[in-house]
Amino acid sequence: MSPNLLDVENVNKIFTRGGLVSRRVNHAVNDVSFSLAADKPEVFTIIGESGSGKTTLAGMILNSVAPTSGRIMFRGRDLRDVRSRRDRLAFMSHVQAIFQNPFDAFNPLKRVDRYLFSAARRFTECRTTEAAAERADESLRKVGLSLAEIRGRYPHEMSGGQLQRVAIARALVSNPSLIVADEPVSMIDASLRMTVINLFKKLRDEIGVSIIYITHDLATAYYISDRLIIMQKGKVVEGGDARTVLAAPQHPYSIKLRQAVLSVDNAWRDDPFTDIIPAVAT
Ligand SMILES: Nc1ncnc2c1ncn2[C@@H]1O[C@H](COP(=O)(O)OP(=O)(O)OP(=O)(O)O)[C@@H](O)[C@H]1O
Repeated sequence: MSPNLLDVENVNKIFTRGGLVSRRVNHAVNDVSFSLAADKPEVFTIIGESGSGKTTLAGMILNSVAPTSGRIMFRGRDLRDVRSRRDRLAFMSHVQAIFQNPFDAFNPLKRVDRYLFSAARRFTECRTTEAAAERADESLRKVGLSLAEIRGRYPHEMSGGQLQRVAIARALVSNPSLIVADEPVSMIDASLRMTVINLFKKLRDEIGVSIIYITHDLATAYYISDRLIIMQKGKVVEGGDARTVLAAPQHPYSIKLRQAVLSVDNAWRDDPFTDIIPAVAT
């Protein structure tokens, strides 16, 4: 049997601060487990309030934070074994990250097309400027842009939504099988949010990339997710198929989250999504 795309197995992260006398222990991620299948691209959402451990968990999946215990396997390989520069580069080409604020991800003095060219040189066989440009254009077209549109432009000459799409295009240059997107729309104008959210669905359906979508926003979470886990104080309090969880939330925190969505639209008919979608789009 071929391995899963990702296995997160009983993962813990404990941060300790202070000395012997004033030692403070923070169990940021507490025994979290889930898997993503290799043959079924999906949007898997990690949702929870601020401080619930989402970003720490993302860091462990991206292999930039070491778990205190438990293990994370990517295509059957323990991330602890991904150490050499070559292995790390190969891992990064398969697993890409999108962060919250696109303006932080780009140097204001550097043209945005440069980022795509360097990703093409770093992660692909493209060695000439022409080949890198072709690859950049190909990726930009997947997010509804083109190289001609962005060539020579600096970050401040673009909207947050456009820039986040460029960040996604850059992530796509290496043909990744997994994208970890940490609050990718929270800094974007509400009117442009849905463009980026819908883009994730399109990438899942058309190029077969799985997305781990990290958010505290229930409305976009339920709109976009196939499956989700709800985190509170480092623990998964509920998880499963997104519609099932929303239809019959069990944990008090999940019920609170559902009420938050309902209060936006104050309606609950046959399909919860018919109510959520307009709320998200505004
Ligand atoms: N490097 C660190 N050192 C010490 N404590 C940390 C570190 N990183 C995170 N924490 C703590 O771990 C807990 C979880 O933080 P984390 O950033 O993972 O939560 P989050 O759900 O992503 O929150 P937010 O939505 O605000 O980003 C918090 O209590 C945080 O203060």
